Amino acid sequence: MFTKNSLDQLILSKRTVLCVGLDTDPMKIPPCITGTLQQRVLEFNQKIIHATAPRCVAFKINTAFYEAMGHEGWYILMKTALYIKEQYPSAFLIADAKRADIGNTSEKYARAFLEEMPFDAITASPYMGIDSIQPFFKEGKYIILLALTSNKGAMDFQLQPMADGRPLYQHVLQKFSDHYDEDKLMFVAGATHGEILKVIRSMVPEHYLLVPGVGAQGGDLSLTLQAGINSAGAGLLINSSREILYASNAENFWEAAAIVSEKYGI
Ligand SMILES: O=C(O)c1cc(=O)[nH]c(=O)n1[C@@H]1O[C@H](COP(=O)(O)O)[C@@H](O)[C@H]1O
Repeated sequence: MFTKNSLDQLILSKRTVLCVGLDTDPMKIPPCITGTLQQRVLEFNQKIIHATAPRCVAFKINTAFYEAMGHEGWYILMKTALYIKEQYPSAFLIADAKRADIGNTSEKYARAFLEEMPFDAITASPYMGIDSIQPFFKEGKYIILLALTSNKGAMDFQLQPMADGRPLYQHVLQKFSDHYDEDKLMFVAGATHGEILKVIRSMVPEHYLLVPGVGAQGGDLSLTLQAGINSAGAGLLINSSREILYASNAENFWEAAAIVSEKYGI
């Protein structure tokens, strides 16, 4: 079970804010790994996890990559999550599923990822409102809400001003942080919006920020660290997926992954 304080302690003791994104694409697994789909993906994931675990505080499994593998994908997802929990129980484990629906449906999503599967947190979209998020608040679990995403489409709605002149993402930050404290809720804030991260940090000084968009998407790491670290010297999980997973195609690919992971030390 994680709280803001225990996450702060984890980051300060490991001296890193890295969240390794396990967005595993079978087409990109190095050719030295052979076997069935299950064998290849599991071996690849285990080698990446083993190499990066000493250099990160969290793993984020993007469920889309596993759902795209068909029925075997759910088995591989579960096996990967269990492997992390068994081998590295101190790591914070995120299901990047981006869910949320009417209450009874959200309840099923919450059960799937936070009870049937051993995730500590799930990503969710705020669009359907507070009641769609409520079922995810299980004892000791985090919900990570999309506030300002890293993609260009953040301009389409999230950055658009509302009637009071403030952009939509600020309403999301305010409404949800008023309802849920920093031991239950985090926000996603992309690293691709430069100085806006400072505005987000000032609006939610206590809540954790999950920041994707560095590495393959080109966000500025030093600006992200400067803007996102909280008063305790933590408060931030910076996700990197492709940059780490596919750092090398060689037989010792996991060594290259470990080297890239070092960038996220604090
Ligand atoms: O919720 C997320 O994790 C997320 C939100 C966002 O705004 N942007 C974003 O890239 N992500 C996820 O973060 C990961 C980024 O992957 P890389 O660009 O390969 O580091 C992917 O799993 C994305 O789905």
